Amino acid sequence: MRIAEIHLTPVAIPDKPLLNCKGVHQPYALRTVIEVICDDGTVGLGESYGSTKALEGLRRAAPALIGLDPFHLHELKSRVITALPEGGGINARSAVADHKLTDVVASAFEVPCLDIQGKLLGRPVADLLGGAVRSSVSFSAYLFFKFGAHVGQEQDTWGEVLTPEQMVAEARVMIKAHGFRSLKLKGGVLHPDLEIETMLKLREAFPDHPLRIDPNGGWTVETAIHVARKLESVLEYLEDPVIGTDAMAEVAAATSIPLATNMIVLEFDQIAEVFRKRAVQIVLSDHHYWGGLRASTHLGKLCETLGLGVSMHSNSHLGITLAAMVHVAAATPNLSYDCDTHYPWIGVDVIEGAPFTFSDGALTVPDGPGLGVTLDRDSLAELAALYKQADMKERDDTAYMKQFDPGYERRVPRW
Ligand SMILES: O=C([O-])C(=O)C[C@H](O)[C@@H](O)C(=O)[O-]
Repeated sequence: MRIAEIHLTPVAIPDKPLLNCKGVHQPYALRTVIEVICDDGTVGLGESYGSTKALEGLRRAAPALIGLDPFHLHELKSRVITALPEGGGINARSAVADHKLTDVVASAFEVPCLDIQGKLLGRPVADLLGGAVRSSVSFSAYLFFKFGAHVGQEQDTWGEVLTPEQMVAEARVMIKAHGFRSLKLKGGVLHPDLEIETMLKLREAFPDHPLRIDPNGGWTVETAIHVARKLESVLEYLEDPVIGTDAMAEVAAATSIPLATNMIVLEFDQIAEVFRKRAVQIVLSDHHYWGGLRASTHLGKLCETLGLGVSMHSNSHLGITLAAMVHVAAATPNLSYDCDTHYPWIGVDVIEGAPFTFSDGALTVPDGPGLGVTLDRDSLAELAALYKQADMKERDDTAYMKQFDPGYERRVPRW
């Protein structure tokens, strides 16, 4: 059995004007839906980034995978590396962190191959990763400050969230709708003292929910230490308060709050240094750039060996990615915290049937063959048409922010 065809469909997913330290989410998040079809008709699904460089890489590597046995995942990786000899990263505008193109592309095609393997064997993908050690996977509510509306559009149902009180209200809506049991705030947006106040108000309103804040490296070391001191007994972890291993190590030395990252550890060869320098206590995995689902379980094992915690990062995504995240999280024995997901902010999907529904903030691990999701072709066509119409082909939160505030500049660190 061999891979006979590969279809790549870039899609644009309507998104909300969510704020981060780089700016604001544009009206659409870009993704690529991947279909790998074998000569016996078995189809494997995957989902990856939709930015120009990622899409180009996927398009250039796809022909090299025709004829590949979908069980030969080492061969998949080496064919991807041969097809993309210049390597490089995927982010056209990355100032601080980038993801290796070859890992992104190999991962994008590994997931559909695992989906195919699962379908052939009649086993869920989690079984191919060592088996599920939990029947459901818990996620945290991903809280964002936000504008009430996109440029030229009407206010969305969430409305404006720019104060600590409005953030508590947002958290209430998230918890009521999905039952989340932990809360993550995307920080680096307001003055740090206002974000401290927000965390304290969240603590007061939700005394039993573990809390975390992630300013995406938007703080100076001094600011990060100030915030950590004020939130010492409040946070379960502090995510990427600053950029750079030495800066993270300085903050880590000044607080008892564990530091998590998805910005300074993006590849296996970065782990030794952060471990030696005690810069990070929790690594947030993400199969899209760690090299796939199997590589993510290897990361879990490595973290276990080093005594580091492990959990999962997310970016705006659809249900195919969510299914993959659930399978790999289920098969990561030492997953130490609730995973991130942007899914509740995205009201559409390309999977058939009902969208994923969280119960008490968790998703049941699918037990059918493969990933357990199938494509809804009408929805795929709709989102593909949106991609074609959209005048954006690259994520640029800073450029879009300038439409709200012409004087806005990207600063790293911001506060
Ligand atoms: O922790 C992170 O780096 C993220 O979650 C990346 C995302 O792009 C997030 O910053 C966002 O959606 O604005």
